[in-house]
Amino acid sequence: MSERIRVAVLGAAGRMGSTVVRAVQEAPDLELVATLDAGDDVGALADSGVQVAVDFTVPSATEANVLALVDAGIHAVVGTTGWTDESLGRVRSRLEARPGAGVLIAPNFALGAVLAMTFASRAARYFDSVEVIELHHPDKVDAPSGTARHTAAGIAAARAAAGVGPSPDATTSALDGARGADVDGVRVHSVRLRGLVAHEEILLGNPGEMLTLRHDSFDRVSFMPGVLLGIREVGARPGLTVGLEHFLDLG
Ligand SMILES: NC(=O)C1=CN([C@@H]2O[C@H](COP(=O)(O)OP(=O)(O)OC[C@H]3O[C@@H](n4cnc5c(N)ncnc54)[C@H](O)[C@@H]3O)[C@@H](O)[C@H]2O)C=CC1
Ligand SMILES: O=C(O)C1=N[C@H](C(=O)O)C[C@H](O)C1
Repeated sequence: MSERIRVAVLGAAGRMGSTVVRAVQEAPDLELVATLDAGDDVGALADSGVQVAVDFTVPSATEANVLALVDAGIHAVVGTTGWTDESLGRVRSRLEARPGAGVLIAPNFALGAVLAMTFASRAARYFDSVEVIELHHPDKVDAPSGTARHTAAGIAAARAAAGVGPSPDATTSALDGARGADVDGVRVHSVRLRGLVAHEEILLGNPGEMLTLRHDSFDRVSFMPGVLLGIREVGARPGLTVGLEHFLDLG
């Protein structure tokens, strides 16, 4: 067998990080060499021989982690949400000094969620109306979810490219928040409910019909095949990639 990929996990004590630790330990081609959580120094990984680091931390920490990993010449697979065009731009700039380094930032590693987002952007041009509902556990700190933002951005881009206008909406009077958040012109509604893990519905409406695309993650193991794919592939894809769909052959 060829040499195992040496992996570090950041946020290893968290819900996702601890699940990633188990998945890496169980993968015969991967070797878990470091686990970090809040207070640990990412820069210390520079001389550890770590080849790929996985980040499932918090939106306020992930950019600094990724910049430190790039500086250390370590490829990064990032699931943490909260990225903006500006923070992504800073990662791109930092990568210019490290042309061989790969960074994958994916708002959702569940294959079904990636497919739902892809189908939604393909369908969006054929419907008058589209809205997104995301539903999560109440311990989540950010809203809307990174997945819903990515979904809405993809839908908006597809509709703009096809010359489709905004969804019709006659609302002239509403309580704050009643119509959800506006993400690139697409309404996104966030539910937080004990018992849930991670769920999303994309509603597409036309006169007399509705198409509903729904994805449910019932368990965090649903994200692991995508995370493992990212770990195995990121070293061969230098630069910044946003979205796991770019690592899949979706035609
Ligand atoms: N892309 C995807 O498929 C998924 C993404 N997520 C995202 O992953 C992130 C983490 O989610 P959870 O695991 O549920 O959160 P969590 O709160 O259970 O875990 C976060 C962990 O990061 C640690 N941490 C905080 N600051 C840190 C730092 N500077 N360095 C290292 N560790 C630090 C915390 O102590 C905690 O153990 C969130 O942004 C969430 O939205 C969650 C599920 C799937
Ligand atoms: O916090 C979570 O749990 C999740 N976060 C990601 C997001 O914000 O989209 C991915 C998934 O929805 C679970």
